[in-house]
Amino acid sequence: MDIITKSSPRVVLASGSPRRLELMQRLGFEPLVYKSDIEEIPRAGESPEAYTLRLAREKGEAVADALADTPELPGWVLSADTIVTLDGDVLEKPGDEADACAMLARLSGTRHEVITAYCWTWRAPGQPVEARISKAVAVRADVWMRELSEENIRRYVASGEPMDKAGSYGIQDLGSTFVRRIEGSYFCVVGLPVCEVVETLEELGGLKGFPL
Ligand SMILES: Cc1cn([C@H]2C[C@H](O)[C@@H](COP(=O)(O)OP(=O)(O)OP(=O)(O)O)O2)c(=O)[nH]c1=O
Repeated sequence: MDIITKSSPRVVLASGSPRRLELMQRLGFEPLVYKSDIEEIPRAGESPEAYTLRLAREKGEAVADALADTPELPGWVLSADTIVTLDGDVLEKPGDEADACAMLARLSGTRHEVITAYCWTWRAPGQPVEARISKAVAVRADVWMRELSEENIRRYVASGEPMDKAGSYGIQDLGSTFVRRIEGSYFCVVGLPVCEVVETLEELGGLKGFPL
């Protein structure tokens, strides 16, 4: 059932992340969800921030292009990408449990950085791809993680929680017991910095008609 009426503005969420959907729903948006299948591979010499910005943009543009000229658009497409960085290395979602254990052992007792880039994309029906509008923004937060024992890591990985999360932890659930302090946006760490996301939509003139 399509719960969005023809007269209401639409947001398409180009993300398979249940956290991002829940955050948008909590704000009163009722996004249509389409997951992109963009490959997440850093390019040689690409900074962590440039990498997240590129992925956020590519995810949104892929979905906007796929939906162009379908009844799902026009509408603003929101996409995002979250990474953890430590000593210049990018930590993404773990490949398997051993990878998750290794990431958590590395993050134990550190101050590290989380970067979430998001992108708003607009593609009007019948318009060529060059007429597409997109704006990508990166938001950063520092996270201080307490020292983790091997037992902490083993039990946490056995819970399954780390497996779909950048850096192998989720600050919003069991992983909260590992985080002593953060500086910056909490929602950047969770994967969608809602203050900036809504601010950008407002700047783009796309907020009219939404509940905010
Ligand atoms: C650090 C951290 C990450 N995460 C999540 C947010 C993202 O969903 C995920 C990082 O992976 P992403 O590649 O950013 O997103 P995704 O694969 O979940 O979804 P999509 O690419 O379709 O948009 O890690 C948390 O939920 N909590 C945390 O504390």
